[in-house]
Amino acid sequence: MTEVQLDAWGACVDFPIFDAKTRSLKKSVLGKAGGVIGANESDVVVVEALKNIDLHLQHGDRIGLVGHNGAGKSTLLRLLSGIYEPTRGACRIRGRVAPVFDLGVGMDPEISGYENIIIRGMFLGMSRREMLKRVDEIAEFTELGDYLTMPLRTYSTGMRVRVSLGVVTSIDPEILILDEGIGAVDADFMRKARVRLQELVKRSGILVFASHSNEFLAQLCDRALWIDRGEIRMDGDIESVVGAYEGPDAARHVREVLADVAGDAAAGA
Ligand SMILES: Nc1ncnc2c1ncn2[C@@H]1O[C@H](COP(=O)(O)OP(=O)(O)OP(=O)(O)O)[C@@H](O)[C@H]1O
Repeated sequence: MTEVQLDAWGACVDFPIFDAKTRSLKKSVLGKAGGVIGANESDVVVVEALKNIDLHLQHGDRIGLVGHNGAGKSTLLRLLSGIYEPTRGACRIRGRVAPVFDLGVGMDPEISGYENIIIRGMFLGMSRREMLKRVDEIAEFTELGDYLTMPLRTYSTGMRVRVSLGVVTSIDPEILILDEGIGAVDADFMRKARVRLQELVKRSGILVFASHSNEFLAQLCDRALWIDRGEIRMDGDIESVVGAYEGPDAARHVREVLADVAGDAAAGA
């Protein structure tokens, strides 16, 4: 079995902004949201989206990321997926990454739902043969019936999300990188999808998940990182991190969700 590991050593990600207006930036105040704005050695304005990230994840780790808008969560997910190279420091990815940022990516409006299922699965690292084995089960999950023979452009947004979620939750990823935004489907379907998401997470080697939903975080992760202005401000169990970031009410909510999850697991055992 291949070793599944994600490592970052002092990793930084800067975005140079060549058309920024430096004079107005000098006058700007440091807001609550967004990364730190600075300048590099060539005096070009840069957003320091990530600073000195040290992170070492191995098989079985399920990490949630919390933090304000612009704190650096999505940038960290992209760094850990190999989409961004660190500007300084280093990052090493061992294992097959399935990055799920945008459920619509990798879908073609001109081909059928069935064909999209195969292609989207291949985009996430599965082989055509593996996807052919799964296609009937995914089709059943979507409840879209004969619509799956129609071109995707004839689908509503929620219908597309059903196809994407069906595929995403059918794969066997070694490293699953999940951004939130898995909304847009009706409540009944989301309940069904949640069970599949939990099963997906169970068979993934490593999960890194960014979300503003504490409920989702508590259901899928057992550890959290608070990202603040591009740095890891806190690393610990979900309840402590959410408590420090959002206060005691949010921590209590996490505790209730964790108790529900434990109850469900005991009932299913
Ligand atoms: N392509 C880019 N070019 C320039 N700046 C960027 C780019 N992507 C992100 N940033 C900046 O990097 C910082 C971190 O952004 P990021 O998207 O990682 O935040 P986030 O924590 O995911 O936020 P949110 O919760 O709002 O999704 C922000 O200040 C943002 O403006």
